[in-house]
Amino acid sequence: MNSPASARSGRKVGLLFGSFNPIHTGHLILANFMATHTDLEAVWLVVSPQSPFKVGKELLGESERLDLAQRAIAGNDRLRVLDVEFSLPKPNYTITTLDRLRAQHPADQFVLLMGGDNLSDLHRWEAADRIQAEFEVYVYPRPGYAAPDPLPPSVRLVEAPLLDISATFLRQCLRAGQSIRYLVPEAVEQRIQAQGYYSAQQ
Ligand SMILES: Nc1ncnc2c1ncn2[C@@H]1O[C@H](COP(=O)(O)OP(=O)(O)OP(=O)(O)O)[C@@H](O)[C@H]1O
Ligand SMILES: O=C(O)c1ccc[n+]([C@@H]2O[C@H](COP(=O)([O-])O)[C@@H](O)[C@H]2O)c1
Repeated sequence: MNSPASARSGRKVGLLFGSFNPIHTGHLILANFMATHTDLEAVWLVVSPQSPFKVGKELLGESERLDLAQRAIAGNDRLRVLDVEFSLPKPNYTITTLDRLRAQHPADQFVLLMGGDNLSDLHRWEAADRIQAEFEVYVYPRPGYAAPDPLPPSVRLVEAPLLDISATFLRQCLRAGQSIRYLVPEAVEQRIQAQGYYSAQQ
């Protein structure tokens, strides 16, 4: 039987799950804000090789997405990038990863970070009831998505500053040969340009 979150004594760590195809400044602002303006000690970015909701969608290779994410957070000791899902079955169901992380870090308390857009879809996730019963969720508003009222008991609303960009928009820019300067960290932009990732020629 899993002990409730409140019985764990270790660090309180936020988990930001994503395809990170590619990682961008929106992800980084959010992750850093959560790691520095809430009771979380750190935020771990979990790179998903294959989101169940993005099967068949255009995806850069998982190792390349992981590498870009690592370059993006370099030097920030509150953030970490995890490849824990690389060795788990695909598509990547978050509950499977949460069980694995809890087994690997039994003292730590994990909190899911998600945008209001993902929260409104959470009922469609594998074992959604168990996720909400066993984990706290910190939700931040996304444009166009209203928080449920009342909030479920395990959900806390965090008014994080947001940058209204998406990986979809970045991929469109790159395909069109348009600049992505400042929308991703410089090291990420340089790597993407050097490798020709997401370009029309690739
Ligand atoms: N600009 C942003 N600000 C804050 N959170 C974001 C932003 N963009 C995405 N997220 C959140 O980050 C997590 C991972 O997102 P994901 O990797 O799917 O990025 P995305 O930009 O939404 O990608 P895509 O456009 O390809 O769907 C999700 O919880 C998503 O809600
Ligand atoms: O567990 C699920 O059923 C589930 C369903 C949809 C999405 N997720 C996870 O949520 C994260 C963001 O998904 P997406 O599709 O917005 O990139 C990613 O890590 C997915 O693996 C998880």
